[in-house]
Amino acid sequence: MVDYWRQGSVAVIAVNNPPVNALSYNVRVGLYNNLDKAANDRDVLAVVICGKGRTFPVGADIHEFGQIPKEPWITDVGRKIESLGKPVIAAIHGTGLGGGLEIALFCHYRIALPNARVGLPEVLIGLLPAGGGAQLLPRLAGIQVAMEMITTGRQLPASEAAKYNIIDKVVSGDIVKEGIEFALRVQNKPFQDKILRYRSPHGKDSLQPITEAVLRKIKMRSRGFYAPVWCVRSIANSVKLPFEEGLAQNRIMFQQMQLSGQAKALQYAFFAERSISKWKLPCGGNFATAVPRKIKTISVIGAGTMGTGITVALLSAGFPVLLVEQNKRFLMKGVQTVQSLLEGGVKRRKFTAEQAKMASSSLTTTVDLQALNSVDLVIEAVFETLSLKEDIFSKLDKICKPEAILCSNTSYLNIDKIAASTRRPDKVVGTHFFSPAHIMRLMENIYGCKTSPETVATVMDLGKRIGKVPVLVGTCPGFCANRMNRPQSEEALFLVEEGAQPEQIDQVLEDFGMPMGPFKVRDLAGGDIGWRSRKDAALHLGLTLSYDLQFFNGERYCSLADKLCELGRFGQKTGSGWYSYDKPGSKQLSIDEDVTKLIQNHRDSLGIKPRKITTQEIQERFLFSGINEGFKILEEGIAARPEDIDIIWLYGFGFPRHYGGPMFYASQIGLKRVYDRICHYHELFPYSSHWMPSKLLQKLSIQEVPIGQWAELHSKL
Ligand SMILES: CCC/C=C/C(=O)SCCNC(=O)CCNC(=O)[C@H](O)C(C)(C)COP(=O)([O-])OP(=O)([O-])OC[C@H]1O[C@@H](n2cnc3c(N)ncnc32)[C@H](O)[C@@H]1OP(=O)([O-])[O-]
Repeated sequence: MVDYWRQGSVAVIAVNNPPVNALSYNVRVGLYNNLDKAANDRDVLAVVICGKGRTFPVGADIHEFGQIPKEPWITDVGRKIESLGKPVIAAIHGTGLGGGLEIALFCHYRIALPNARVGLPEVLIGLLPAGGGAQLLPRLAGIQVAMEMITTGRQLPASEAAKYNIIDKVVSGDIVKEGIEFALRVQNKPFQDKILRYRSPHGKDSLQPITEAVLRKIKMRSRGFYAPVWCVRSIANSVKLPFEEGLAQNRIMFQQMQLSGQAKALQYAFFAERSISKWKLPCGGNFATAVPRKIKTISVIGAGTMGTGITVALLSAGFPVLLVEQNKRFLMKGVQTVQSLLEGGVKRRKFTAEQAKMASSSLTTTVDLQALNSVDLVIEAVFETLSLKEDIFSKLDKICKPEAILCSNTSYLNIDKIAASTRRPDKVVGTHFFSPAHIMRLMENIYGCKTSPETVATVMDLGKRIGKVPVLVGTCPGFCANRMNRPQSEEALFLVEEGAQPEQIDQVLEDFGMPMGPFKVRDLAGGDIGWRSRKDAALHLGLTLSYDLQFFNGERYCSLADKLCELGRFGQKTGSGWYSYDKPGSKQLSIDEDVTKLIQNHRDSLGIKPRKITTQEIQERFLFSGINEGFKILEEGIAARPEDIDIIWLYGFGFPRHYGGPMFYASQIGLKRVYDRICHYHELFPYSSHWMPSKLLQKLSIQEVPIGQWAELHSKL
């Protein structure tokens, strides 16, 4: 796991633990013993530490967390380096992260390739840099830089790291060769002043104002995530305590954090995010055997909000796009939107003006579907009307080349029905983007019963290539994301009907960690879209929406959202919705007395006496109604694993990452408790079928098994 060789007077110690050279127990032993070997070899005058393969060590082995840590620890390897009596050079390529960077900081010198990156990302997995990072970095780069790097986990490119003295020299070429050359130059020079523990932290007199400013920033963005605060404390220890005592204190804090639910959730999310690319279809096809088709040209049908966002996502990843609309006026409007989104990307420094120009020049347009006869893949993003989509897909089937893949950006409709309108159901797939599609990273890909593994592999690969997080699910109304969100939106309305205020519900859920409460989300998305589909659904059933309606199609119904829409209050875009806004399009909101009155009148008209609704009830009814649906999604095999559901929620709805996602959150609360509360609400609200408890949840509530085994259990149901 650790290779050792000598080249003249230089010993090279190369960590060889693919794929990312994590510092597992055997690696630490290897490093420690090989440092001893170099120390005892009189002919060795300098040592280079590097990584084999794609990277320098990226940190501790996260799989080992939770076990009792065996010595030598990273700090023991560090002490060995410091006391070696010979200069030690860290030669960094790829990413030098966490414990990897900590070992480099114990070294006397650090060199790196220009495309290398360094960072202390422990905070992102709920921890602090206890392997010396929080003590050493302030002594090298100063308190201010250490605070920024350690509390955000940001990775610095080599050039920026060199600006802060973290890297002594940026070199090009072969990193080991460069390391040896560097070692030969410093081997006979004094290096005691390079041992960071003997330095005092830069900017230590400004510790208090820096700390206060950082804590203010953390408070604004952390929403209940406490690892950044502990990171601040660990850096303060570098000023307040002698070096070894600071190390010991930070290690104690690290051990406490490791046991916390937040660290477990973040580490779960880390691996969950990596597991989603390992998809499997019920028919047997999977990520390992299916080969994606090569996609060079893509067409997007529909130049509305979704179509233009998807176009920008594709263009900015370097794909040429042929944008299609039904008439020139809509097309022109769409092109203007694409241009302004690209300009917005330049302003937000997502890409340079030059890149935006390149992207813009890769856009072509047409109002003629026939022009799609040579594209490799089509993404349809028109209105959510099944008949319209069926019509477009049957035309596409005739026009497009036989091997072209046809995708629908539907957020709700049955993929099998859309596929049935073509003679190539194996090449039809859902690619559900989230709004704004050029920013939101989730891409919910939906397979139908005939979608081929090759088609799935192609859209999963496309998602990655355009920087999205693609998650595969099966087809059902609303798929995974919207199906789980629906009961939550309904519960939010029912809670208002029963006595809560919209701003109270928003506040409770924002305090929980959601980026926005459900009523702010409704105002942002625009109430008219849901209103239209509710009216369509009613029409379809031969019913009409009426305002004293308390049941619709056998289910409890709340007409408050319809009443707002009837008044033209569609949300931000009309300047009023559940809140009122400074002006149409503004985000500046205030509570509106008219809405308060409307709610009161609504309750009066139905004879509902408002009651006090607690924070606990709001949290439970919002979160547990979605979680129950999540278990049904698992039970039906729509999602293969809880990890898929959780990643959808982390990236599609901004569910707080330090809870891991709704399914992991449920596992931490305890499934028995979640099940019991769902049964309680089912008893209270028998006319809301979303409270009917999931069978899988019931089973798991009796024999609690770890989340990693839920999928296995559901297959035996
Ligand atoms: C007192 C102790 C103090 C020290 C604390 C620490 O150091 S805390 C640690 C601080 N360090 C971090 O938090 C670094 C976390 N890692 C990363 O940020 C990224 O993985 C990356 C930038 C290193 C590579 O990105 P990329 O897109 O090129 O590749 P990828 O992301 O797909 O990963 C490839 C494979 O490697 C796996 N794997 C990765 N890291 C670890 C690990 N540490 N451990 C184990 N495994 C790890 C990953 O699961 C995947 O496995 P799979 O699915 O193929 O079986």
